[in-house]
Amino acid sequence: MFKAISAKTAALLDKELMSTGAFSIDQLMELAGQAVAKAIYKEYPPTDKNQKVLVLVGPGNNGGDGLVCARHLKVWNYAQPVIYYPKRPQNELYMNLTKQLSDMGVEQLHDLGQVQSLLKGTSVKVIVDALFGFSFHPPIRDPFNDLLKYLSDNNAELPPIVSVDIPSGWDVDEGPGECDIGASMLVSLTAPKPCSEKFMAKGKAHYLGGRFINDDVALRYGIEDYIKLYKDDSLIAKLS
Ligand SMILES: NC(=O)C1=CN([C@@H]2O[C@H](COP(=O)(O)OP(=O)(O)OC[C@H]3O[C@@H](n4cnc5c(N)ncnc54)[C@H](O)[C@@H]3O)[C@@H](O)[C@H]2O)[C@H](O)CC1
Ligand SMILES: [K+]
Repeated sequence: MFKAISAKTAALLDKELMSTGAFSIDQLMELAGQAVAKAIYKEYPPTDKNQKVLVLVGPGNNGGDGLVCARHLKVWNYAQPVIYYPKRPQNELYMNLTKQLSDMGVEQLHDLGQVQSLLKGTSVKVIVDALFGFSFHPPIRDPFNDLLKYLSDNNAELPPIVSVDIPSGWDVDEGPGECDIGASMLVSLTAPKPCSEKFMAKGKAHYLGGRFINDDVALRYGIEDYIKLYKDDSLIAKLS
């Protein structure tokens, strides 16, 4: 039987890790974002470091995972990350992650028109969807509705989309909603969310990442079988 943790349980687990678990958000985000970068490297091996990876960054921690992922891909010379980060909360962690990218010369786009122009060319190898994770609640609000609608309407012509934790626009527990960006790959963090069962039914690539919970926590949340899927020192496991 497919096992998942609901949006509510995922938020509880996150809270536990960062309170009684004594983790900081920076630590968890680093491992989560690095796992996403690893999964991209494995599923879409590098070909030309001058190609681009467009990272769409949302306003919460899912966006933070995207910023971390962009940094690792740049350090590994995988390709040239380009970020589109339309709503930037004044949060020290996100500001630091953005500064790290600026210092590496990572290009930033400022409006949807620039995103569309970039995607009209052939330079983008992969799009990373780090817009929303387990705290998304429909309906989609500005400034993300036009972006998600554009991705949904043009999916057939776009490079593969890799979604971080959930395909943005999908309800975390129910699946496809007003928009379906047609992601080609999903990286579930800690454990899959209920909507990923509908993603897997499409036969697309699905990875697990965010290898930071101990056996006791895994048992209590009923996700111990996922933890066993990581081989040796691997940071990701392929689920399908
Ligand atoms: N334990 C783990 O697995 C970890 C996962 N991480 C990642 O964190 C996200 C969850 O992060 P959170 O900050 O709670 O929320 P989101 O990023 O999903 O989004 C919140 C953000 O989005 C806005 N928002 C919500 N709904 C809408 C809407 N309909 N329209 C527009 N905007 C919306 C909301 O206002 C907030 O600003 C998880 O999925 C993982 O990716 C951590 O990095 C590490 C631990
Ligand atoms: K996402």
